[in-house]
Amino acid sequence: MAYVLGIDLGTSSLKGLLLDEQGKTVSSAQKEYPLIHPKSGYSEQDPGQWILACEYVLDKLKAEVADFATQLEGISFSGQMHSLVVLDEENNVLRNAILWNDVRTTKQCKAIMDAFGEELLAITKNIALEGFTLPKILWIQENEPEIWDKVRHMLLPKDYLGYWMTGTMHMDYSDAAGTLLLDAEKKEWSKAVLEEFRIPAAYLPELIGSSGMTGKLRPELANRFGFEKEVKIFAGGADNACAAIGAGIVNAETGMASIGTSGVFLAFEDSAEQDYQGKLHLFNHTIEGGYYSMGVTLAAGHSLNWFKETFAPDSTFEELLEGMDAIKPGADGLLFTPYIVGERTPHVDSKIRGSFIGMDTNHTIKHFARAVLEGITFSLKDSQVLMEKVAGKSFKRIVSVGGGAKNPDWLQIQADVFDAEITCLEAEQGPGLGAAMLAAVGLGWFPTVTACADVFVAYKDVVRPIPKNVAAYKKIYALYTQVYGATKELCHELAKE
Ligand SMILES: Nc1ncnc2c1ncn2[C@@H]1O[C@H](COP(=O)(O)OP(=O)(O)O)[C@@H](O)[C@H]1O
Ligand SMILES: O=C(CO)[C@@H](O)[C@H](O)COP(=O)(O)O
Repeated sequence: MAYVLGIDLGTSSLKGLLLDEQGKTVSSAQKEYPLIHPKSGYSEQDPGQWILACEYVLDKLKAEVADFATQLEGISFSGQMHSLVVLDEENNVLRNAILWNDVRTTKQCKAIMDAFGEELLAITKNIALEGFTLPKILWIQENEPEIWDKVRHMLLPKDYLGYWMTGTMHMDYSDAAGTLLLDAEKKEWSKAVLEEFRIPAAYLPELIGSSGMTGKLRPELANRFGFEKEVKIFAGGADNACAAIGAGIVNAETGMASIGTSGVFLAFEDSAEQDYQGKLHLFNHTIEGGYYSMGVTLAAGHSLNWFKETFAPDSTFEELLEGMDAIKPGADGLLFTPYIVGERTPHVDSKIRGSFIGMDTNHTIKHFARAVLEGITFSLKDSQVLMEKVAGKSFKRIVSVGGGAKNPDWLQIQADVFDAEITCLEAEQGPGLGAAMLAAVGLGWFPTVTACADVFVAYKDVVRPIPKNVAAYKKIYALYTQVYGATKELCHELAKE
């Protein structure tokens, strides 16, 4: 039986998901790596760590699956979006990658919008936000001119891994869309944007479809891992686009809630015509001609991680979240906003910070944990509401993916807050599954991503909304939406201290 490998280069770890031709999981492996925060609001990673993690995952799969080295035919990627990797003329990494959740570029975003805002929105379908790649490029131009002078190539994380595997540099349209350098409808690097911001087109890689082949595994690596057949490498896609195909979101009827380090509420779009005026992101999909819209909570799983590491460092997630169902919706009057690293949707604000509102002497750590789960979910609800209001969408069913889908009580909270049926994937890893699907399509196992989804995507457990909880959350969500306005000035003042 032939295999495909989907590699998800996430923010907290690199995960490999090995599937057979029927889309059945053969094995999986994972390796964590650290985030580097040199200053408040800065978030970086060493690209060398991604390579080490990938080597670890390949070694582990080889050790665990007897015919891995003889049966693997193709590899593709799902990658954290927007994060900038810069290389010199010898293709060496010049500095740590500046990540999607780094918010140092508020000044550059303002300058971009003042000079070029409307045209940028018309060309790229998005406005300048701190997380996107273009402001990071401008930040390097302004603050590290000695680095900028040496830059000759710019890649996104999964494309750097692809370069390591093949020796060729490519970027697929779904990830290119998150750079703010792509003309979304023409599917080419925008000359107007590049000229406006003095970015040489030669620094950018060749654009390619997500299931396009970028090369073969380099002979040194094939020998190192003992692969006997030629292993073909396919471009892959942005992690949220991959999660969407892995979740079977290949048409407009179903939404996706992804809770990884970030949180994403996502919907399929047939065209780039839906005008969200930059309030939501609109990106090219991994499916030929398709698009998707989404809103992003910067610290979704990251908020829960922070809470666990700070207040219950010796507990596992399972221990911390045990007994959540014993606490009523609303955590007995405790509200949490997950703005601990600033926010993106619906409040573009790098200086806002999180809060717990309504602390009471009777609250225990379990109330706080429930409030964190609820606050993260409310924040994703904000994007759902935008899609419903602006585009008239209505979601009866939502596929929940990412680490947040592991906890049954959180799935019930999602069903009740979104007021929709929640379902999860058999495969657990949405982005890795999507990446493996792109390799399967690239290898010609299926004619289209949709045909592959019919075979590879399987769901488990439907969680239905409970009417009395839905009613309770309607009231609490209305209060939640007021916390941003009520705490904004305070947070901005505190940020000056
Ligand atoms: N058992 C669990 N229950 C609830 N949440 C979990 C659990 N395990 C992990 N998580 C959450 O999932 C997040 C990681 O999700 P993942 O999809 O792996 O992220 P990424 O792709 O960003 O690396 C963690 O930050 C954590 O908050
Ligand atoms: O910035 C975005 C999307 O615009 C993030 O969703 C990143 O793509 C990182 O994803 P995770 O590692 O949290 O899955």
